[in-house]
Amino acid sequence: MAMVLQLTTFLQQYLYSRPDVKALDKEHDAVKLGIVGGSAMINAAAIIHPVETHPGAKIIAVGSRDIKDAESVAKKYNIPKAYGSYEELLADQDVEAVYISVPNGLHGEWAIKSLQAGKHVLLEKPFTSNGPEARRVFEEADRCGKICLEAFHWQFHPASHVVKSLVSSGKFGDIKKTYARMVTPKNTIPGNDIRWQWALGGGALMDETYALHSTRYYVGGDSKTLLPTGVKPVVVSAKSKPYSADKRVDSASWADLRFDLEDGKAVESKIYVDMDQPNLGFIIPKAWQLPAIEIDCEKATVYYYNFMMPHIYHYIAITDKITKHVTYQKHYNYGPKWKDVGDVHWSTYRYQLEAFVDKIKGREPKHWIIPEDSIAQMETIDDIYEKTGLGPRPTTSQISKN
Ligand SMILES: NC(=O)C1=CN([C@@H]2O[C@H](COP(=O)(O)OP(=O)(O)OC[C@H]3O[C@@H](n4cnc5c(N)ncnc54)[C@H](OP(=O)(O)O)[C@@H]3O)[C@@H](O)[C@H]2O)C=CC1
Ligand SMILES: O=C1OC[C@@H](O)[C@H](O)[C@H]1O
Repeated sequence: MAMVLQLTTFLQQYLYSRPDVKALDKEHDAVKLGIVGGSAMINAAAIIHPVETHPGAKIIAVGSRDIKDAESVAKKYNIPKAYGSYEELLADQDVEAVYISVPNGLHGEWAIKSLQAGKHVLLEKPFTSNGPEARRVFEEADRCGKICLEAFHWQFHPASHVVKSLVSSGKFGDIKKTYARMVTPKNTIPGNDIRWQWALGGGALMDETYALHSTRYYVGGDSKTLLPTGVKPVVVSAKSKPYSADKRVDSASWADLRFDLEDGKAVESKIYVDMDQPNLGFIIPKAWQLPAIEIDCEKATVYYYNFMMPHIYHYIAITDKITKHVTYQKHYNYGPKWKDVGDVHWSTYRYQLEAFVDKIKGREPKHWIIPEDSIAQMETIDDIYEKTGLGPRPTTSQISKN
């Protein structure tokens, strides 16, 4: 998966670095963005290239812990200002909004500081270290009158809405059960990666939080607006495989969940996340196992393959339970929410940016991850960790104080 992500990032860099794209004129009131965590691997794909194709947004500053890193990113991507600390970036009155891509455990702290500095926030997933911290971030957003969005990019893509619309339409009957997986082949994430660090909010359930998020969206999201809701499942059982170098970190987790829906019906869901998935026959990485969700309805099974990076490749397979006939769909643009907005080349991140800018500008975004959803997601992660015996992730800023 890590290799796939690198490839994806490369493709994004290639596609969105074309001279014609870079020459795009910006609107006079384009949202002025800053990056907190300037040298993060994900920045190019998640914010820098999407901004290149958005006339209503521009990146004016980048902040890193080390000024040399900030300067190098600024030079590479033609960003006017570089800062050697996040505090300096936040003190820049020209910066209206920030994209935060620091390690998970630092999300809450820097989101709160950014909101207090008067910035709107696009915050990487998972939103925070735990549920209570997620609530605090949104309380601060309310107090400061600023927007804060969890960067759950996958859910902004047209294909993700098509799947939601299919399973919510009723034409396949009720959803009975679901299975979602996200895995990374063994030895692809280096030992010093942030994903293995307990104090930085590492762990498979945290990093590969998409498996739970897709499950919650397809089972509990609103069937008319296709928006997510704050639905939370009961954690029936869960187990984790502890990381060999730090047993507090889950290298893999499995959970059995049950959604008790408002209409009295129940849906059983399984999720599997693994940052160190065993190879086939000890040798072959199961690189084809991209993030996927299977939604088993009364009359058909809907399978959404590669829901995390649908812009690179995806398919939706619908299997009729009686005839066993399988039909395939692919949706690289438009869909039930975006209508005629977008382009086949738009990534999940580009759709997400469109919504973020719309919201800042007071326009109704086509899709949104509502605060209740981010909070419910983190609370469910807490509940799963509780059940595995590892316990909820601590709030990073509190660790040294205890
Ligand atoms: N939406 C998506 O598709 C993806 C999202 N992510 C999320 O983005 C975030 C960053 O992930 P990724 O880019 O892989 O991570 P990286 O390790 O590449 O980057 C994290 C950045 O955070 C900054 N940082 C601040 N404090 C620390 C610290 N104590 N230790 C290490 N780095 C620190 C550094 O930037 P600097 O020194 O320049 O300030 C560093 O480059 C995570 O929350 C992850 O979950 C990751 C991959 C994909
Ligand atoms: O958000 C993510 O998406 C891609 C994964 O490979 C990565 O580990 C994760 O952070």
